[in-house]
Amino acid sequence: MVAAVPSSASEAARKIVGQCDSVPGVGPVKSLLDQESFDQIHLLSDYTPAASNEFASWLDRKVKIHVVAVKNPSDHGALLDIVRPILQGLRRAKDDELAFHLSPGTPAMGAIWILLGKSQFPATLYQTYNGKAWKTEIPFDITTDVLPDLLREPDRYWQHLATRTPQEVSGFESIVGKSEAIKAAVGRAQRAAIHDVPVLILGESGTGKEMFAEAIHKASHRGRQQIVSINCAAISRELLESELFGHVKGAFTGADKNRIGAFEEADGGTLFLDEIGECDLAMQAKLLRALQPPAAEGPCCRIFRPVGAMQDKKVDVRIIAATNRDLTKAIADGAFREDLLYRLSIVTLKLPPLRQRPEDIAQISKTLLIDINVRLKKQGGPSYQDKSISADTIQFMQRYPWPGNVRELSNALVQAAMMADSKTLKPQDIAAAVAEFPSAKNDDLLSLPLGGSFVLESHLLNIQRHFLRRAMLESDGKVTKAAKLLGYKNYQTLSAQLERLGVEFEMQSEAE
Ligand SMILES: Nc1ncnc2c1ncn2[C@@H]1O[C@H](COP(=O)(O)OP(=O)(O)OP(=O)(O)O)[C@@H](O)[C@H]1O
Repeated sequence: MVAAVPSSASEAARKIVGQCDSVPGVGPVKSLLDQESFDQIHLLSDYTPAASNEFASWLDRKVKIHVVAVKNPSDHGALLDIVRPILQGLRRAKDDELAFHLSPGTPAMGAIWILLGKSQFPATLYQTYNGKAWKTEIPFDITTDVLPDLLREPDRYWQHLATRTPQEVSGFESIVGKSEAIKAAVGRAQRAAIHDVPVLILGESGTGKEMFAEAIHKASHRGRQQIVSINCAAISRELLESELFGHVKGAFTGADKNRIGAFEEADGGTLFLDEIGECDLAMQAKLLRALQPPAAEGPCCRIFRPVGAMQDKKVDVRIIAATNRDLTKAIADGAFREDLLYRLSIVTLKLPPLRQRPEDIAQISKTLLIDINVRLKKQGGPSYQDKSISADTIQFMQRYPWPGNVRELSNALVQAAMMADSKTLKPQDIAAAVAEFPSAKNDDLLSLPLGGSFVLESHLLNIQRHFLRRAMLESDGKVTKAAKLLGYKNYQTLSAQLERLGVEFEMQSEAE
């Protein structure tokens, strides 16, 4: 239990308690202890240690009372900092219920108890008056009644956050970019970070979903605990259940000892479920069970059963999930459960593809190149010359659509830095690098295995797309020149093909 002693200064504990009640008597804390019993009590006090201890021993000698020193009992932030670790410790150590006493202490203390008791640390709330104590009901649920609306509605605070670059936001420093789109994403992510609710990150491959998940974790109050990542697509269906929930010895062939899973490993911290859209329906049902906290528990209470175990386990884990799949379509196709999406997406964050924020390309490329130079120098020794990027190369890169987003940009820079002859990377170095990616290699294109998902017509369309992109790159975005390179009679034929095949490319004026 966490209780608060009155904050007004006084010399004698007994006198203070008497003063604080509405009628002379034993005071709110003692009133409660006379009627209810608790395993342990945490008593917040701004008295001197001697006065606090005297007060504690007068209250009750049978129960363990921890006196917690508070400097300013009206400072909401300081109070939160003090009580959160205590509550986390209590909850981890025991399954018992928490209780908060609302009557003693300052209005700030009362506000903190109600907020925490109704969200992260579900608790029984007590009040006392005229020497009587009772459990008080406050019929609202912050996580389901208030939070979703609060997070959906843009407010002034959010708009303020959305004006800052990632470098200015604590926890998000490793994310590079200064476009409006990235600032808005960081603002929203930071806002999500401070609430202890599930976040679903959507975005094409390579847009930085994992980076954002890590930043949200770092910026949250769980930041000092672990973030555990599981890629749901990379692990076989059979193993995923055991990876997530653990297993007991003998649960299946090869299970020669008990093993804890990612949920348990992430206890107190965050579990990042990457590529959640790839989980099969059986696994989704199991996840759904773990993601439904019982009504009396906080939003991060997870109950699950390790494979082969006879009993459930309970942990405190925040979930961040990510996918590049269109989950609405997957639901319509019967491949994804709507109730699971609802659980995962209390907050959703959609990351913009790189082609929608070309203004970030210069900063991202320069930052990536610093690391690439260090890495290649280590590998290649003194013979490697540090590379830089010229302004016309940046302009060229801003016109390329980067279907693989920042990951493709990073791969292209590594390849260009390794292969380029001069110290400054030229447009043709980047063009050669992107044209050389494995999917574009002639050998791969011609030796693709037949059968399975192979359809000749769609394969030929991909080959066409590849050559259209290459021509646009080699002609610097000029359609007439690109049309000539492809053997088309005029640029209109090329424009029509680009549109038909959905190849996005920023065209340049022919005069340049
Ligand atoms: N804004 C950014 N600033 C710096 N690096 C970035 C940024 N966005 C992505 N990256 C880099 O791009 C690569 C891909 O990022 P990440 O793995 O987070 O993407 P993802 O969306 O999770 O990809 P996937 O869907 O394929 O798993 C990483 O190396 C990451 O460091």
